Amino acid sequence: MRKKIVAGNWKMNKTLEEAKALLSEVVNMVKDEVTGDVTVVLCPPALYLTTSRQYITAGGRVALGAQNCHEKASGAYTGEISAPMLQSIGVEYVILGHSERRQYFGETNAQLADKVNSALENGLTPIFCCGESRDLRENGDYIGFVKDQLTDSLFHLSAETFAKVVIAYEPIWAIGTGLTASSAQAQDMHFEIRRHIAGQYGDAIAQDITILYGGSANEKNAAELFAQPDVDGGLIGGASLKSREFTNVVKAVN
Ligand SMILES: O=C(CO)COP(=O)(O)O
Repeated sequence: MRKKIVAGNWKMNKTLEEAKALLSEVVNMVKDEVTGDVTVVLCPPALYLTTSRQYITAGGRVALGAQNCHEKASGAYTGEISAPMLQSIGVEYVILGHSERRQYFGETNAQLADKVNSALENGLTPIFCCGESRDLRENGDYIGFVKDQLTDSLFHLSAETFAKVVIAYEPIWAIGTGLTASSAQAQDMHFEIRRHIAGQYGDAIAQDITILYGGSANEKNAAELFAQPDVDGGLIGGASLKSREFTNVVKAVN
C-alpha cells in the first residue's frame, strides 16, 4: 500500500518560541481535523528537534523529520549531525538532497548515496529530493537528469531497502517562486519517476513507493496536485510555516 505523506520543511526559519507555537498548533489541528490516512512529517531546524519531540506522540499520525544528516556516523566533522544522533532523539525521517543543499553546500549524487545509506542503516526514512532547474526544463533533457539523480544516489540499494525510501520531486524553478508545476507537469514527472523505478526494481515496488511533490504547493493548489494518480502527498516549504494553511494542505490529501 502506497503511503500518503505531507511533510513540512521549515528550512532556516522560526525562533524557539515561534517553533514551539507552530508545533503545538499543527499537532492540535491535525489531531482535531485530519481524518484521512495521511502521515504528517514536521521537519524543523535541527536545533529544535529535541524540543519538538515533546510535542509529538510516538506512533501517532505526526512524525519528526530532520532536514539533513552527515554521511558518517561520528567523527571530526565540526558542525555536523549524524543519522545515529537523529535516531537517538526519536527522529524518524530525514530530508536528503534538497536542491538548496545541492546548490549552496555542493552536495553531489555520490555523497547523497552515502547519506542515504547512513540514514537507512540507522532506521531513518530518507525523503530523497530530486528535480531539475528552469534552464534544464526549458532547454534540456530534464527527465533524464532526474532519472540520473535517482540512479546515482539510490539504485545501489537492494530492493528491500529501496522500498523504505520516500521520493520528493521538487522542480527547482517552482521552489519558493510561487510558480507551481501544473498538476499535469507534476503527474508527468511522477509517472516517469515511477517508470524508472519499475525498470530497476519491478512494478510492485514502483507502485508502492511514495512520491511527494514540492514547489510552491499551498492550500489553494494542493487538492488538485494530490488528486493526480502518481502524486502521493507533498513536501511543503513556505506554506508549512503557517499552522492553518499547513493543516489545510494536509487535509487536501484524499
Ligand atoms: O523546497 C520546498 C520544500 O522542501 C518547497 O518550498 P516552497 O513550498 O516554499 O516552494
